[in-house]
Amino acid sequence: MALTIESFDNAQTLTREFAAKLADILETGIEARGRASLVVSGGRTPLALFEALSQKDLDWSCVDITLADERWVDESDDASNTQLVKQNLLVNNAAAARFIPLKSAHDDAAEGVNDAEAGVASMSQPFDALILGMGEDGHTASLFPCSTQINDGLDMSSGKTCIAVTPTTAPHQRISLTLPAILNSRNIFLHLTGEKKKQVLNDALDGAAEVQKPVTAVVNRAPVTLMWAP
Ligand SMILES: O=C(O)C(O)[C@@H](O)[C@H](O)[C@H](O)COP(=O)(O)O
Repeated sequence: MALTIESFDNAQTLTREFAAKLADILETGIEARGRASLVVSGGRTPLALFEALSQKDLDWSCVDITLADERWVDESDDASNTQLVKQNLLVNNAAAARFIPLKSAHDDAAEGVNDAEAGVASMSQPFDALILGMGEDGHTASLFPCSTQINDGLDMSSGKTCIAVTPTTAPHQRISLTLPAILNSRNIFLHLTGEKKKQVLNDALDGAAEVQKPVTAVVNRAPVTLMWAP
């Protein structure tokens, strides 16, 4: 396990330093390969980071952005991660970035998996940076321990980049990047705030089964940087 921990005194400092680090990574990717790719998570934690990152002065027209997971709701629904990204990240300078949604017009997430995979395949990979959140049940992206699809999501030989997930402890059908797709990243960040989440992570890393605490499946297999503040 290679977990690098970057702790900050407060959320404001974390936001500032994290946004600067991501901007550097994206610039490096653009310089090296012409385009850069960024995968972000939904939830409440990244809101301030999105706002700070959106103001960074870089060639956003060369940046592709997608989500680590999406709830299968219309973009007009407040639960939509696409809405969250469009309102908070794809603004200011970052409005020039290309957004690749995981959600499509299909009724069910399962029917949308092929379209989501095609979108992801259009991005430069390995992803330059991928940011994960974590729930207090140890889920990351939408790899929920409660779901019947968890083994498929963690299957390193599935050949799939996206999976439909129906959590029983959270609302909405989801679509999630799979574990192999998540790991196909140059820089993986876990973005957490608060003592509670740090404790959940520490407990999970203390030998929990990966299907019970899916965040550990990522940390067990790749270098991950934890960006944390109280
Ligand atoms: O629900 C989503 O869309 C996610 O991407 C999910 O994995 C999220 O990152 C965690 O549930 C943490 O959510 P909070 O930041 O709201 O605590």
